[in-house]
Amino acid sequence: MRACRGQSVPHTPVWFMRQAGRSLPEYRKIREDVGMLESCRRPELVTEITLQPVRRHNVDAAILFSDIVVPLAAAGVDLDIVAGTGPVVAEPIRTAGDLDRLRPITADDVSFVGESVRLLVGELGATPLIGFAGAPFTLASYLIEGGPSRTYTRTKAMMYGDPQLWHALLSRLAGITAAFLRTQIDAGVSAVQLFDSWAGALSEADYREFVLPHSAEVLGGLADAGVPRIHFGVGTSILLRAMGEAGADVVGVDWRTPLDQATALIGPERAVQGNLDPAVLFATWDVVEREARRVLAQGRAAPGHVFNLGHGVLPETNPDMLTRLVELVHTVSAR
Ligand SMILES: O=C(O)CCc1c2[nH]c(c1CC(=O)O)Cc1[nH]c(c(CC(=O)O)c1CCC(=O)O)Cc1[nH]c(c(CC(=O)O)c1CCC(=O)O)Cc1[nH]c(c(CCC(=O)O)c1CC(=O)O)C2
Repeated sequence: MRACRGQSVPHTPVWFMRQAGRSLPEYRKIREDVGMLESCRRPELVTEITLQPVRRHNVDAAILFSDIVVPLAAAGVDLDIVAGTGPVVAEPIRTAGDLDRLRPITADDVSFVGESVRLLVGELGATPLIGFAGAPFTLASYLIEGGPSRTYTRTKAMMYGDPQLWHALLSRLAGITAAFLRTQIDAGVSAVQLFDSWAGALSEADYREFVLPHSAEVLGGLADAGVPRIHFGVGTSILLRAMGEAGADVVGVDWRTPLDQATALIGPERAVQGNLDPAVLFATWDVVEREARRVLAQGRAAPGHVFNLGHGVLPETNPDMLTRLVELVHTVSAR
């Protein structure tokens, strides 16, 4: 967590988005007979799954095994996570009348998450636990499209065509997201990450008008909580300056923008996280080592650097490559 605040560290800390999950045989075994959303609601299972990559890779942080759509289900949305597809929403939100299907959530609605965090904090000892939530735009895109999208045509049709409904929807999502993160913070996570995975679908002007105020509402509302806030998106090269204004302590960068260029856009008050291309882990080790050393060298331009991939671990990744990568980052960055 010191790196998140730009404080000196013995080595660059490293963890991986999606470190728990399909790349691990032990995950696939434990998930054989339980659905994804169900697994997120069982604290014993969440604890075991979250610990698997920490034991195997010796990463410097754990990330809570959950999903960005968990708070939407708690808010009353009829959705499922379909393997090979992703989140699928039975009745997409398209009109003002549909908004009523999205209720505010209380800590009780997601009490299983608080229980998971408390169990994990007990098991993890000195290893910090990172909590997370999806950002309003990314959640809105699933709710409006009804599932994953490449074009976001229905999302943008509402954004341009009915700004009043758009801002009402994102404001409600900001409230749900803030409550979900607050539950995790109150239960003891050491940091939180806000995932705006699909913000890269927007121009900077549209991001600033339609998205930034709502992400800033979430991040600003947690300023008093005393834990570092990480804000991440994909395809965000032209959005980094604006994302840096949303109120996070750290900005997660995808693999397309070198970290020395990214920090120039994000500004000297914030640390950076990332940003090895997850696909590099499918190349030979000499390529992984070369690219990891480049990321570490470029990360030194920022006031603080947390090593990560530029997006989540890909399901077919060889887990041994991740274990070797952690060791390399620790060795190369040792001060
Ligand atoms: O089939 C399974 O076993 C469940 C797959 C799985 C899901 N959430 C999961 C896991 C564990 C894992 O990644 O292996 C578990 C999951 N989802 C997420 C996280 C946080 C993180 O990325 O570290 C985590 C926890 C990872 C960890 O604890 O290490 C967050 C998440 N879910 C989602 C998104 C947005 C997005 O990626 O579309 C995002 C934002 C992160 C990102 O951009 O990668 C939505 C989502 N949830 C899910 C999927 C995969 C559906 C499929 O292709 O089968 C998808 C869509 C997708 O990844 O394309 C389900």
